Amino acid sequence: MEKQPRLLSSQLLLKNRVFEVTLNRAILAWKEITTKKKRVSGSIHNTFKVDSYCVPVSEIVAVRETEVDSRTKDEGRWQKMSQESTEGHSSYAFTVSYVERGRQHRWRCNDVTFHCSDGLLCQQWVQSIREQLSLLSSRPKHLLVYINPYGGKQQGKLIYEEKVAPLFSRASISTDVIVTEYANHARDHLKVDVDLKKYDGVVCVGGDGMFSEIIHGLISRTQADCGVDQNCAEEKLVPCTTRIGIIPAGSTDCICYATVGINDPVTSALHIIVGDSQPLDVCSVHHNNTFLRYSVSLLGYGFYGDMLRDSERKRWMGPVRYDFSGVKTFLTHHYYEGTVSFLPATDILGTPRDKSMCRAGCYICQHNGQLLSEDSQLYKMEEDISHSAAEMQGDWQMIRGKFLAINAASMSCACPRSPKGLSPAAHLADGTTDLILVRKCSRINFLRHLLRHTNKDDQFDLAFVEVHRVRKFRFTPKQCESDLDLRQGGAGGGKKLFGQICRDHPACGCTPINSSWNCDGEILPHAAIEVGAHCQLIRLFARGIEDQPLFEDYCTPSVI
Ligand SMILES: Nc1ncnc2c1ncn2[C@@H]1O[C@H](COP(=O)(O)OP(=O)(O)OP(=O)(O)O)[C@@H](O)[C@H]1O
Ligand SMILES: CCCCCCCCCCCCC/C=C/[C@@H](O)[C@H](CO)NC(C)=O
Ligand SMILES: [Ca+2]
Repeated sequence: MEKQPRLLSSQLLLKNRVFEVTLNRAILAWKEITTKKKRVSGSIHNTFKVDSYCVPVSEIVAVRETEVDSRTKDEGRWQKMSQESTEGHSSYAFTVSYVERGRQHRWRCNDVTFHCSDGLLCQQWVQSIREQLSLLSSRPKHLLVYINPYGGKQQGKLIYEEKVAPLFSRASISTDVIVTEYANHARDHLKVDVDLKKYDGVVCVGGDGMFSEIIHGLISRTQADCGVDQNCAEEKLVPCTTRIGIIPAGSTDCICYATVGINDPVTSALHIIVGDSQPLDVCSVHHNNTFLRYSVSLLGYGFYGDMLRDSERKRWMGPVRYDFSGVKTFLTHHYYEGTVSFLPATDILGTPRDKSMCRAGCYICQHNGQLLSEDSQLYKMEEDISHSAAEMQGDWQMIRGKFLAINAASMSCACPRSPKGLSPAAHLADGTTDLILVRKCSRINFLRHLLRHTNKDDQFDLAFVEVHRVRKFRFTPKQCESDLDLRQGGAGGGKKLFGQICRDHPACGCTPINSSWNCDGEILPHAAIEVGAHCQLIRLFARGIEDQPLFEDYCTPSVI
């Protein structure tokens, strides 16, 4: 690594011990050198013990001058600090707040206070650190915050006020806060009313449903501003530039968990403050060439659709509604007939059966994202192309059958209930979704599959389960299949895939013959859908899940 020139270096006091403190553009470091006498074979030698720590400047939250009292309180008595340690050092100090890593991807804001020999030196330190922080251009300064007061355990407002707002204010981030008054308030506000240029990002305090509102507002707004018709399934969507932060306050909080590694408001607030950026794939869902919804986590038909429909009636229970409805849905053991056709993602790195997972700085996401953006440059040069080259080159595949579950996971969908997720090797930003087909099987076999979401065993290593990494897929319930045969003449055929029968037939999506699609926790009104993955359409204030350091390295500032 290139060595950075020193900007400042001084001897400062920290907890009554003298440290050599240095600052360069990348790192704030402090080390204590203590001399100890040690007897070696009769003679006395000096040995040096070095305690040294460092914090990347990019993980400093703030710096401030600190009021110091030369007397410290100890067991009710005011005691004078020892003459040796305070001499000339007691009155001037500054405090650096920085990110400290804990277990399981948890971040905390920790403080370290350095005492200086004079006021000028103290000011010089504060100013130098602030200058370095001001060079970090990816940090947000002004944020728009939406709070859903009814998500999860209805703690959104409290979580924001007690845990997040104080951190934002310490980091000098100003905010406009809106507590939503009704469902879709945030979505509609973002779609039309907000001057997005005023903000460096939008913060969502709530669960996956609230996050879904935010992305619908932002994506629709961006497409409208750029003249892109969302109803056309073949349109290339324009990426949103406004980053989104998620403060988890919902029931599943799967998007937060799968992009940060933990559902913890303080950790998420710190990722926002340091200005992280994580691109995310988004699937668009259409029915009969009409736009229905976007999805970033799970699109689930059968088990997850039925479970969601049942759980919506139990919202009063809070997050445990999913456990009740999960067991009930498992016991009903409904299967659904239909046809799944899909376009496999053939030209990319990675498969859904990989042992390695998407992690911070993921090479596969970078590589595949790059591949897609190069492809799209090529497509633009050929004027009369209406389908993507991948679709034209690729071979659609078709599977007709009876399914207990059809799940499309655009990310791992890891959450506290399933820490490795529905598709553990899925990528956040590779432009694909993992299509998981669980065919009709016995209850006990389905239970084996479900339980493998919660333990180390491979949920795909079962005869009745298959998984495909795809760019697009379509599902046609059995009632609409005659329509499919009539129009299609093949799996990848006609554009009017879900025609007359589907639109007008009351059986489609309306009777218990069909399940419903669970789209990131919202029920879709149609069973017949067409889905396409859009690579890196949005960005979060996150960095993906970091690789866990060894236990000894847990205490940041890191010990050098
Ligand atoms: N003020 C409000 N009143 C009623 N509903 C709201 C309000 N604000 C937002 N909503 C809706 O509440 C629904 C659920 O919110 P949210 O996603 O925050 O919590 P959750 O469903 O408990 O969590 P998860 O989605 O993680 O399972 C969302 O679909 C959102 O549209
Ligand atoms: C009978 C035993 C059942 C055990 C089931 C364990 C598996 C749980 C896995 C949950 C994965 C949830 C994926 C995330 C989906 C979210 O989009 C959505 C909205 O928050 N949440 C749900 C629960 O649908
Ligand atoms: Ca993906």
